[in-house]
Amino acid sequence: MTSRTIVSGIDSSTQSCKAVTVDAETGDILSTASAAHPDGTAVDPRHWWKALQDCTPDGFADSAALAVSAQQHGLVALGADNRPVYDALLWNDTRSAPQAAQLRERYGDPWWAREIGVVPVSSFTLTKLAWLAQNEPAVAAATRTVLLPHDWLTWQLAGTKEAPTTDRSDASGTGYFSVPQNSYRPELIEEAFGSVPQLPRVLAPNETAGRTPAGTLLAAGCGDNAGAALGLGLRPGEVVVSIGTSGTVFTSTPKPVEDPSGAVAGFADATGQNLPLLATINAARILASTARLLTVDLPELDRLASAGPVDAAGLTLVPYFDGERTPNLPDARGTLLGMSRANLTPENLARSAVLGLLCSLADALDALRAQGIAADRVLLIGGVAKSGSVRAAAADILSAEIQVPEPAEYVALGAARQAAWALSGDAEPPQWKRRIQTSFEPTQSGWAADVRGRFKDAKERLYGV
Ligand SMILES: Nc1ncnc2c1ncn2[C@@H]1O[C@H](COP(=O)(O)OP(=O)(O)O)[C@@H](O)[C@H]1O
Ligand SMILES: O=C(CO)[C@@H](O)[C@H](O)COP(=O)(O)O
Repeated sequence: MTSRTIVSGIDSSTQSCKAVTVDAETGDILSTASAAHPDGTAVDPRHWWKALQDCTPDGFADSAALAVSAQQHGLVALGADNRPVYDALLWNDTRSAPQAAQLRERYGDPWWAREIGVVPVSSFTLTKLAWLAQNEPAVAAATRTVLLPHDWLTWQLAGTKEAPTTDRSDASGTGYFSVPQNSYRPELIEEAFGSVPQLPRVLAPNETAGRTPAGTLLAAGCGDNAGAALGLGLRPGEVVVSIGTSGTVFTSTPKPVEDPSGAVAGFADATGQNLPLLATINAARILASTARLLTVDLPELDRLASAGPVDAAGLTLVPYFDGERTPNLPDARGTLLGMSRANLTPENLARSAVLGLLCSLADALDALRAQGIAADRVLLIGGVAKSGSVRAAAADILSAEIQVPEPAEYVALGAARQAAWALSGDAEPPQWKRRIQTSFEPTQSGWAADVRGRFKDAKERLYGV
């Protein structure tokens, strides 16, 4: 029997690190492991490195190649000794909202959308650099290198001997990389941070980033949503709704998307194309927080959410618990409306959390549709895609056919696919089969329109959006 080639993929996301080993020829997942990350919106990157090592104890001994995909935007600031000088401010940290507003005011949203591809919000790395310079000047002065989470982990895996690298998909989420021009814009860093630290070289999609000390080839790596697109083999025009720590709605387009409203981020993908994307700060944790309030576990929350009226009897949750990015309301908090003695039941509360989550994502999907993306069919992934109540309600609330791929760590699988691509030296990544587990069609009943109408009215009344 000819020995198969094994590749590894890492997803270092907000809440945990996931690692998969994969058959490089077929894309079959051979093993999956995970290790938790600390909670918080500012985290010492060394926790990510420990979690990665904890879920790969064999040190990739059997893998011919590996790649790291990770949460986007996080600011990893390194000193002259190449050690972190500050906890990494993550994508869901909103303290740099004032700096984002200053940067938008400085150039105007249409300029950002046209020249850079994204309009600054607190998630993006550039706004975090501006916050650091204004609020921690000594730390800013000690900063010599700025990396993203996937860059820093790839560099640790390479033994930090060679210069650090990144890829176009993750660079596109910084706010200082121009997607239309495919290059850094260092003058924006100079203006926001006061100096231009070392930045990682941007590798081509199938370029290698080096080798581990044991000789395993390292691919470029990518941002986590680009990793998911690679893992799914996303085709142009197909739309993904990913419900994990963040909620994301994205598609693949040949040309960059320019949205001066700032709602759609004109990111790049990990294949040389583009990945227009909207992200919400509040997603899986809406359900986890509601489960905690009801003192039940997630399976019981799922059961409760399916046991009562489909419309939660009018109970409406606007779930902006941690501030929100889509819409850009960094200081918002959650609000529950429509409570009565009759409808305030565990079933309706659980249902209102599911509906609030989906309505928030439906608003994002409508903003993507406004860019000319049809989005009649949606691929539903992420940890919450395992929820039966979310799956059953999604088709009506999102007004789309829902296809649920077989549950897998698609971000890590995408990283493994990139590793196999770099290993092959081919022009295109290997063709791995996508397996759909189930699908759901909209029921054409009117309940979802009423629920979305109540959600829109609540947002308008509470936040004027
Ligand atoms: N059956 C379920 N119902 C609701 N939420 C779930 C379920 N299974 C997992 N989750 C949630 O999915 C989240 C993890 O999803 P994942 O996509 O791995 O997140 P990340 O964005 O960190 O990669 C966890 O926060 C967990 O609460
Ligand atoms: O900010 C974004 C995308 O712009 C988020 O998607 C982060 O990349 C976090 O990803 P997860 O931890 O939810 O996978």
